[in-house]
Amino acid sequence: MGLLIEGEWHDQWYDTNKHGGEFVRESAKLRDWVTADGGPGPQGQPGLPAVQDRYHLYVSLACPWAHRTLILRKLKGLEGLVGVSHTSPLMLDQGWSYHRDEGSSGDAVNGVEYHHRLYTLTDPHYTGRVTVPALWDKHQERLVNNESADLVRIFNTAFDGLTGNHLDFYPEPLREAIDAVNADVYDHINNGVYKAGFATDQAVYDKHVIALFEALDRMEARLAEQRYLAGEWLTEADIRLFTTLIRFDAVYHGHFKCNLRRIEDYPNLSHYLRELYQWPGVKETVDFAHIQRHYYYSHDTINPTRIVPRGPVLDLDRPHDRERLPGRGVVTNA
Ligand SMILES: N[C@@H](CCC(=O)N[C@@H](CS)C(=O)NCC(=O)O)C(=O)O
Repeated sequence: MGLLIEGEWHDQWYDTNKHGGEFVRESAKLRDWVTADGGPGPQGQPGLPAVQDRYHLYVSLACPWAHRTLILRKLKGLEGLVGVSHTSPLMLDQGWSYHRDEGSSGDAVNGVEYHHRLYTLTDPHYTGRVTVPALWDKHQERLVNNESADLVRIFNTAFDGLTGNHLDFYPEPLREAIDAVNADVYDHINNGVYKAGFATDQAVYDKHVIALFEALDRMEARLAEQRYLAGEWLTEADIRLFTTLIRFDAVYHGHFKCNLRRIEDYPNLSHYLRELYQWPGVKETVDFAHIQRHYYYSHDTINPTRIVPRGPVLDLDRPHDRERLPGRGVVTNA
């Protein structure tokens, strides 16, 4: 675990002392956009054209942020257009690696050994954290975006002309509702598990673990009334919550001490989790071996013995009851 400073790799853990025991996530820095015609992104970001086999996605199968992008890639039919390489689950003193003998696919495009090399190929003086997911442009030979929230939106629309897949996970009429629930889920759940798990101060941990379960309780109540987070349609808001829920009982409950309750203890969240897991294409993106090995082995400040637990035994294929609420699938823009 480390970061780049002026293009040099420094092996250091998150500095929670600077923030009174708090883990503070750094914002992603590479934010170019891909659009159908290469025009600018939705906030005027520099745009690059959506072209077959030009972009390559670098992920970890363990990472919840990368997982969002893998699900969109799958559900938007981009597997033949955007290649993917995955890291080893172990994130050690050189950060993420592409060592095949440790479970990586290897880097199919650049053949690098360590993920941080992709960042210094992009900018020899790069300063910042070296994260997955990240999208590589084979034409310009650089990373163009390393923010999963952006990549989800890019995959949602940019390649539609090439794939003919017009499923819309961020439909215009639902954007306000999606943005509002995303903000709550991001702060208190997606990032909330990390804020609790990486805290190095009891009061900081207490604060974040309580806020996390209050947010889960809010989602539980919402899902009692409606099938999906934004109503009757499945949207990116659901994908973004799913990647944290699927890791929860297996990792966050034990390793990050998010243990007031399990997802299994929530009637609505647990059935909702199973519906999404069983959604065609989704379970193929879930790799529990990578998930458990990554967290328990890589975070040796939290788990110094690096013992990876055998449980819990989860049966996510058993039936769910979500048909009791009206659901309309995913919006399609014809
Ligand atoms: N904002 C980023 C965060 C991605 C992120 O933090 N990924 C983790 C893996 S789950 C990572 O690569 N961490 C390495 C580090 O922070 O040094 C996104 O959503 O894309």
